[in-house]
Amino acid sequence: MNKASIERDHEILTAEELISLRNKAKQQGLKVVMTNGCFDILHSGHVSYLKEAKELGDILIVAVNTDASVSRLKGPTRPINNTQERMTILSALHAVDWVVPFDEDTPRELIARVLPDILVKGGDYKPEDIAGYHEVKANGGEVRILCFKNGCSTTNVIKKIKSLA
Ligand SMILES: Nc1ncnc2c1ncn2[C@@H]1O[C@H](COP(=O)(O)OP(=O)(O)OP(=O)(O)O)[C@@H](O)[C@H]1O
Ligand SMILES: O=P(O)(O)O[C@@H]1O[C@H]([C@H](O)CO)[C@@H](O)[C@H](O)[C@@H]1O
Repeated sequence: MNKASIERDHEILTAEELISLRNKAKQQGLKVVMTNGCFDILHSGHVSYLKEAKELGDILIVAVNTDASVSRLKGPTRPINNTQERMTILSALHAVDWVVPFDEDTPRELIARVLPDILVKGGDYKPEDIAGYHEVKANGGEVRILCFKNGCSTTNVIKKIKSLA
């Protein structure tokens, strides 16, 4: 196992670049873990679950909802941080290797192209409800739910700031 032989880590990639690197990782026998989300205002619940995710394999991919996708999912006042800002912050984390945006309501199609060895989400989800669950399982991959840090959410951060106003 030699992750260093895949040169581009801690990178923001297009879907096409990601697929190409994912294939190289497969040829090198590296275990690829993938997750996704809005990650609007990053908090310690995000950081601890991303760290746990990375420990499951060699490479961690984070697919990030674009601004239009976040607004459809979470409402017109969101996101607070735009796509580029959210991806920049995530890509700087030690645990995160490759970051990719997606514009759809769910990352199902992207996950079906990447076919990670392990697909993960935080403890606010049930495995069967996770987009890409069926595709990853059908390919022989695993779907895992990781620890949830109670009380940590972007919504709570926004509420706290509003209460100060
Ligand atoms: N407190 C937490 N502990 C562990 N994982 C979390 C926590 N909060 C969110 N996650 C995970 O982080 C990813 C991104 O979640 P998301 O951006 O929706 O966070 P959030 O804080 O719940 O946001 P919002 O309050 O806007 O709904 C998801 O995979 C989710 O399971
Ligand atoms: O940030 P969130 O709300 O955890 O992220 C969403 O996750 C959905 C998930 O994969 C459940 O199926 C996904 O469909 C949605 O696009 C967000 O990424």
